[in-house]
This record gives sequence, structure tokens and C-alpha cells, in this order.
Amino acid sequence: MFIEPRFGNASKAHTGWIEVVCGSMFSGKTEELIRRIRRAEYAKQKVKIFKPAIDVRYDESDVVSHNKNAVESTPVQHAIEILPLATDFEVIGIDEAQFFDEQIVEVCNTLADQGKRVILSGLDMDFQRNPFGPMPALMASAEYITKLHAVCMSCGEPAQYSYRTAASEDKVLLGEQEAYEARCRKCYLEGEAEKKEKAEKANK
Ligand SMILES: Nc1ncnc2c1ncn2[C@@H]1O[C@H](COP(=O)(O)OP(=O)(O)O)[C@@H](O)[C@H]1O
Ligand SMILES: Cc1cn([C@H]2C[C@H](O)[C@@H](COP(=O)(O)O)O2)c(=O)[nH]c1=O
Ligand SMILES: [Zn+2]
Repeated sequence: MFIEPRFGNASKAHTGWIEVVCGSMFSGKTEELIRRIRRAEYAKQKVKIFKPAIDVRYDESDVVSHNKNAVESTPVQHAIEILPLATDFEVIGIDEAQFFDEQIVEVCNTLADQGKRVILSGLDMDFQRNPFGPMPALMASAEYITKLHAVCMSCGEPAQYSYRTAASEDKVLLGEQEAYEARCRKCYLEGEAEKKEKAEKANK
């Protein structure tokens, strides 16, 4: 479990830092973000949470986990909008970081340089197992990285992939259980082989 290196209340002499929580869908990233935010609130810190405006799955503004745990957030279209909105806060949470533009890296570094604690949560890989958006660069900039695993929906082993069951090949396809399954490497590969076989049969 991640334990805060410090809350930063005691001394303003320190700079801030960046934490990244990554993993597949259903791995508990949003729950972990909410847990860290709530602990910061217990430490009497001023917290503010942002999410990309594109993510309207459960709620237009709140950040909501798959098991319906929720915290208030501010949706933004572009990463740069975060800077002026973050001025009065000590801890900044950012959910679904994979959907932000590349400027999110510079924005997070600026916030951390200003002395703020920045906690990001996001998918490290898309459904094709490619690194997702700005996540690799965010991980390179972060002081702390936590990689979470879901439970493979086929075999019950730890799962690091978000396997897409829906037909779309678009990189961005918002969804939950109706479009994705958490899968381990073996079950991901089996699923891809089945998809290929079906496509080949359909083309005959
Ligand atoms: N295959 C799975 N493995 C683990 N948790 C799952 C799975 N399917 C559904 N869940 C639920 O999802 C919750 C995690 O939700 P959430 O924090 O929103 O995940 P993430 O943000 O990583 O998609 C778990 O606590 C559990 O209730
Ligand atoms: C793998 C993958 C996911 N998405 C979408 C699906 C969901 O709306 C979010 C991920 O949410 P979670 O909090 O991590 O469960 O991202 C996508 O658009 N493209 C993908 O490849
Ligand atoms: Zn599996």
C-alpha cells in the first residue's frame, strides 16, 4: 500500500511531487486516487480533483469508481486549464490522465515545482497493449509510481490488460463491463486469437 512520504503541512520549504497510479481497467486506480485524496483531507489539506471533460461515463463532473465510490471533480477540456484553477490548493488529483493532451506533463511538473502534491490515475496501456497517450511521459516525470492489477475475468489470475470485447477499433471508446474485460497475458492472447479466427472465417 502506498504511504505518503510526507503530507507537506509541516514545512513549506519542500517542493511538491508527482504520483502516478496506473494499471488496467478495473484494477482499482480510481479507488486508490479517492483513498489518497481522502487521507489528504484528513490531514486538513486543500484538495482539488480534475478529469478530462470527455469522461462522462458515470457522471458529468464527479470522479466515480466502478463500485460507485465518488468524489467531486472539475472537468476540463485541455490540460493547461488546470493551472489557474489549481492555485489555491495543496493537493491536485487527476483521473483518467491517459485522455489528456501532452501538455499535462508540463502542467504537472509546474504544479509540483510550486510545492503541490499531484496524484494522477490512468490507463498505462490501451486495448491493443500500446502505451496510452501521455502516460509514459508522466511516469518518467513522477517521483512515485504504483501499478495495480485487476483480476482476470477469464481465469482469476492478476490481470494487466484491458481486453476489448466490443467490435470498435477506435483508440477511444468509453465503456465498462459491456465493452471491456480485465485479462492476464494468457487470456488476452487467447481472446485475440479467437477474434482473428472469427475475422478470417467471416472473410471466407
Ligand atoms: N475483474 C475485476 N478485478 C478487480 N476488480 C473489479 C473487477 N471487475 C469489477 N471490479 C470492481 O472494480 C473496482 C475498482 O474500480 P475502479 O477503482 O473504478 O477501477 P479502475 O479505475 O482501475 O478502472 C473493484 O473494487 C471492484 O469492485
Ligand atoms: C483500454 C481502453 C479504455 N478506454 C476507455 C474505457 C473507459 O471509459 C476508460 C478507462 O476507465 P477506467 O477508469 O480505467 O476503467 O477508458 C478507451 O477509450 N480506450 C482503450 O483502449
Ligand atoms: Zn487469465
